[in-house]
Amino acid sequence: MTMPLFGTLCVIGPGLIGSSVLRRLRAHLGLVDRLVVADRDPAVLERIRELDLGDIVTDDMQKAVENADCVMLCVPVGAIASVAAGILPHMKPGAILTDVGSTRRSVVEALTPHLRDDIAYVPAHPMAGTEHSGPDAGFATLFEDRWCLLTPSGDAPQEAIDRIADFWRAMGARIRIMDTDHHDTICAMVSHLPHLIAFTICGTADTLAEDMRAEVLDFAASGFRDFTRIAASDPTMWRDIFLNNSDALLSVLDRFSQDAAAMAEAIRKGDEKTIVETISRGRRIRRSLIENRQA
Ligand SMILES: NC(=O)C1=CN([C@@H]2O[C@H](COP(=O)(O)OP(=O)(O)OC[C@H]3O[C@@H](n4cnc5c(N)ncnc54)[C@H](O)[C@@H]3O)[C@@H](O)[C@H]2O)C=CC1
Ligand SMILES: O=C(O)C(=O)Cc1ccc(O)cc1
Repeated sequence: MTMPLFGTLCVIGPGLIGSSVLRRLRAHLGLVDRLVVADRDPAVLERIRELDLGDIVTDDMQKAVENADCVMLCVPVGAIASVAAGILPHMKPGAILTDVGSTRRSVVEALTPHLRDDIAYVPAHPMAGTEHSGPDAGFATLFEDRWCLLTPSGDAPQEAIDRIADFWRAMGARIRIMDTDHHDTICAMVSHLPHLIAFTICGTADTLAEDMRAEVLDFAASGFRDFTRIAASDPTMWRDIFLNNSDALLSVLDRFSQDAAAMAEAIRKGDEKTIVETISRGRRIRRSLIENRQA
């Protein structure tokens, strides 16, 4: 019999990520003894009850956390610090606080003043998701073979870090531990900038003249369609990510703009060598991802 990782786990914000965690726990019995699920939205709570994803399902955040050995915040980045501030005084001594937020530095800065010495805070960001949100969007295999990036502070006890790492391994993920700023730069590059580009390119297509726009959509090839998938993501979540990772995002956006300008210049000058080199580089990256089974 497996030893449970946590007696009671409380998931706050059971949307795409939170409900995927809950589904996995329901599918792999024994990892957690009791699941407490909380959200501020009654419709979300109703769905969680219908899906039978929680043993206790409530809108009372303070009651939800009081017996929990681990509290996992799965709310949008902009809400993490305020939800943490509300629940921290009610958590039991020795419990672990974690979150799955897509950005780190500003969240940690806003949350740290509310932390207690007897609560370990171990943020963990699963690099897995889709463009869909809400409790119906989740699935138990979402995290399989995906990275989960842990960014514990220097004060976090090793035992709590190990627990959270074991938890995400049980979700099917691979673990990497890194510091906050490194996390934010990497995510700005591989996740936040691509989303910014996808939202923008769809906006650009949309502002074409009305007759052109119909054609843009009618004849959209798979490249444009791939952008529209990403661009279908949740506006609140992505507003929060952009505003909370603005330094790292603006910095990679600046580099991207310079590279795009260099490509424009190569096209203008008919510089075949630069054009081919740039395309070949992209191709190499795609191939190496496929070889590593990440695409
Ligand atoms: N969607 C994705 O692909 C990924 C998202 N993340 C991060 O995970 C977190 C959750 O994202 P999703 O599951 O996609 O979001 P979601 O929109 O599917 O679910 C968020 C849930 O939080 C609840 N909520 C919002 N504000 C709240 C508050 N103040 N108090 C209590 N509940 C509140 C909402 O009612 C909703 O049920 C975000 O921080 C996001 O950055 C991390 C990896 C991937
Ligand atoms: O749907 C996609 O393409 C994603 O990139 C999902 C995603 C969104 C946010 C994250 O912090 C991590 C992964």
